[in-house]
Amino acid sequence: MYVSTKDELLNHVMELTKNFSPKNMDVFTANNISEKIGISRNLASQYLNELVKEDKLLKINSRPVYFLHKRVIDGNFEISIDRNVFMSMDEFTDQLNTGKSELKNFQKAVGYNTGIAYCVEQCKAAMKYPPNGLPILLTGQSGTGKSYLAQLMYEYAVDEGIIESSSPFISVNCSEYANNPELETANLFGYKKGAFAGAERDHKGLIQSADGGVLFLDEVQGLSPECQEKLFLFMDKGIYHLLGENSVRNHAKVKIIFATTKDPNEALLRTLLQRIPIIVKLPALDERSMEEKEEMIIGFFKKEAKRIHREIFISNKVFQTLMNYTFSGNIGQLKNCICTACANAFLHSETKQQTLNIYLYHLPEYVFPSAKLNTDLSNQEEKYMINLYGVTPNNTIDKITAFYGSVLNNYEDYKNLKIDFNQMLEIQFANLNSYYDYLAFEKQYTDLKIKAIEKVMEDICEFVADKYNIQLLSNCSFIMSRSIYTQMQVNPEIKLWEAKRNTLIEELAKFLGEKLPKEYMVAAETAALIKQSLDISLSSMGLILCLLNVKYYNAGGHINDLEGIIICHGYSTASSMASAANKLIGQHVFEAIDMSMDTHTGEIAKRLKKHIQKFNVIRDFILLVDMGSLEDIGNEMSDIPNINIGIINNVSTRLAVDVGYKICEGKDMESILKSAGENMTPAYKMIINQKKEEAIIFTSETSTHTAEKMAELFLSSLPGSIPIKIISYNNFKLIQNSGEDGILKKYHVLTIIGTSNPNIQGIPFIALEDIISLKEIKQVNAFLVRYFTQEEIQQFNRNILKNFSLQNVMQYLTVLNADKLLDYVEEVVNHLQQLMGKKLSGETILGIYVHLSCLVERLVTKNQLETHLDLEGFESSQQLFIKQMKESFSVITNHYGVEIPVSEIAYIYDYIANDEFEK
Ligand SMILES: Nc1ncnc2c1ncn2[C@@H]1O[C@H](COP(=O)(O)OP(=O)(O)OP(=O)(O)O)[C@@H](O)[C@H]1O
Repeated sequence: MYVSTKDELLNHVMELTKNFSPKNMDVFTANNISEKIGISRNLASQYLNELVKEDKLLKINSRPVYFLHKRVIDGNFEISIDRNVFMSMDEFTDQLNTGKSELKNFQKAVGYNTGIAYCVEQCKAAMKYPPNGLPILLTGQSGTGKSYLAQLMYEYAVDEGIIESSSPFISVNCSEYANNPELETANLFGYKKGAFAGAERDHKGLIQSADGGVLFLDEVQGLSPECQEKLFLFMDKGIYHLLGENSVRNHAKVKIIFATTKDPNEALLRTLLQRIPIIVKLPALDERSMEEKEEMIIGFFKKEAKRIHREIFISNKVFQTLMNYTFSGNIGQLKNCICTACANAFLHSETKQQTLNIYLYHLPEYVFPSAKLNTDLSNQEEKYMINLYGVTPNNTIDKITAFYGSVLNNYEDYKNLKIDFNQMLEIQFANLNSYYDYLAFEKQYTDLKIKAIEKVMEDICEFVADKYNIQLLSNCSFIMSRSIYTQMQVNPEIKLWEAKRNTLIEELAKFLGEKLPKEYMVAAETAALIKQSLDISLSSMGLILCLLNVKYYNAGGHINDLEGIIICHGYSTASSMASAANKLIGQHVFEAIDMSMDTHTGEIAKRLKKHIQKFNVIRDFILLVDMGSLEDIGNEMSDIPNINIGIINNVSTRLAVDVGYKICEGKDMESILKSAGENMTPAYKMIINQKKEEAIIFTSETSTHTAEKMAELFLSSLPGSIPIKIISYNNFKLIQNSGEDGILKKYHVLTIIGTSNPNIQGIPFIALEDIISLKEIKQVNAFLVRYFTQEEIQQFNRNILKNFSLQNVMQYLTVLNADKLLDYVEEVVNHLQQLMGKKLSGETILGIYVHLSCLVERLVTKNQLETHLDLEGFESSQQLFIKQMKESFSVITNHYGVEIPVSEIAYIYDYIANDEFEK
């Protein structure tokens, strides 16, 4: 084969670069290279500079000038250098250091902050949990990364200083011992000389070898029952015996990671399984997003490129085939497949070649049938060959920062007078749209959490839209939840990015707040609701997005910037008037403040101020009060700057409706006050008698996600589709808003099914355990007879029995070991009943079972959610119950090391109080 001088020169530099060392740079000068190739220095210089332009070589403009092979440097340092010329050696080494990927522990795993983020979180919890971590079981099909994750958990523990860097990581494949329990016990626990035939000397076991470190027991289903029993004794007390020496207790501190490809209930003895609080299920490769699959394919090819010191190109066809093939052996098989392809290609390539092309026929045979017919013959070879380093991975963090960056750049252009405010907004909207295209079409979401967030966001958007008379179309909540979720996935990185630009971001937020005060007000309230409902704090950048979103969807539209507040004496006079007015207007215009008869104006003013400051936004108010004396409130409020308050006396529902309509029309405060006394005819008719869609609501006090799971189980039990909407909904909201909740206005709710009764008048409630026991299934059947035959209804009941077993429901509710958790929870509830000297109803007990189980999980994974409104009052008035609850909970405290917070005790107290109330 003919090799040109220029190619020869390139080959030579490539070989030299493979042994690159900054201490030995002389070999990379044009002089040296020309001598070695045997051409003039001038010609060598010309070729070298051409190769720099062609992106093949790097040039360092030091004295003398050096030339290096770009791809070899990229491969060796695992970086992707994006330029070819450096001004000095320092600049070049800086690039090597900064560009070098310093991936630590879990960051090495593809999807660590996306598809397997929750798994990684649980793995971290298992390593970090004081005092000695928690045992963990990794499950998942073969090749999903269980061993890999175990290794990374060990690295994490070392990096975090949880264990010494010299601590051991011992990995055992338990299936090796199948059928030989004695050998297995001996190997695991060690033995004394003479313990069995052939035991010629003392032998230390794997537990001792792993002391201070990590023991990874892979294929744990291969462990004999005897050995499993010994193991859980060790897990309980940290004590074990050598085989043949039962009297001596040995101690070891070992973090144990179990793994199995089997169903945990089949793989392990119940007793052992009960001692493993964290069970992690790794997703199959097909459940990973396309982005992650792409990252894996490119990453595995890069590894091969590094191994063989060649630049690898893969045909587009190879890439597409790998993307589309279902690898039953998951990531492991994909990796092997790539390795085989490279080996096949390598075998048939020239030794001197610096590149390696991978074509379809290099792939193993089993992948072939998945290749698709391609009738497009216009492709030229270079077009369909993919350069690994040319592929920019579809990186979430890059996408977000690129978008955020463009928002900030755009603002700077405005500051530098390059564009005016309207142009700035237009560009921001265009940015917003292309980012949304990415979120909606390009990014794949495999995690179920996104659905839970979407559901809550729908409610929030509906509430805010209602309140401010604005449009937040359903795709707005869809896109916002994706935006929030995507940010959560890369939270640490995005926080860092934002922190570096904090001043500019804050400046932009303030600027937009001044320019678009109404949109800012809506965004701030949305952010407050997101915090309250999802416990997610939007960053300033998140707030800016939200604000732009509101502006985008409501460009030119009117936003209510007046808030109506009705204040009346009486237990619920103001609330009922406000809710009636809101209902008639069809929007949430009025808030209400109920006052007991003897409340004085000072106190009312205090509550008003609290309300105003709640969302930290400035809005003008119209107060509708019931007595002349309340008109003085205005004087008490004079210390709140920038707020105008209008007060109307002698409020009635009719007056409120009139004022409310005017607020919605965007009338100014003065004209509203003026016309307040006039005669008005509110448009009652169009709002009443609306034909509403029928719905069944699922609700749970634990989380919307849980309610959604129940709704899913219910839906999957139905023998066919029905025109009744099955909705999962926030229980706390239902209780708080009672019959006035938006969802009840929107739908004709047939029944509410859930773990606790929100006590909505006129709507029957069916407790979850009555579904589980089929006790109240007749009520549900009554709604279905319109749509199903008797036979289908019987089938439905059989499905319910199967799908809603307590076990099954629990599996959905918690990631901890459900059986074990239930045992403990049962103990807690029994103990509590004894201490209180009361017997709770089956319904309450079941509710507490479900609630406590979820609580333990949240506490273990540090995901506290609930809050109780009046904690101080509760703490002082219910000391006895708090003590009793803590005492009964101690069994869980001892086992999982978690304390029950007072807010949770308050919740259970309310729950039990409801139980008594009902009887
Ligand atoms: N998230 C990941 N990112 C990159 N590579 C991964 C990832 N997960 C697994 N791998 C790679 O896939 C291969 C298979 O993983 P691993 O051996 O850990 O799977 P496994 O679940 O333990 O399989 P088995 O059950 O068959 O033992 C390993 O080479 C590992 O490096």
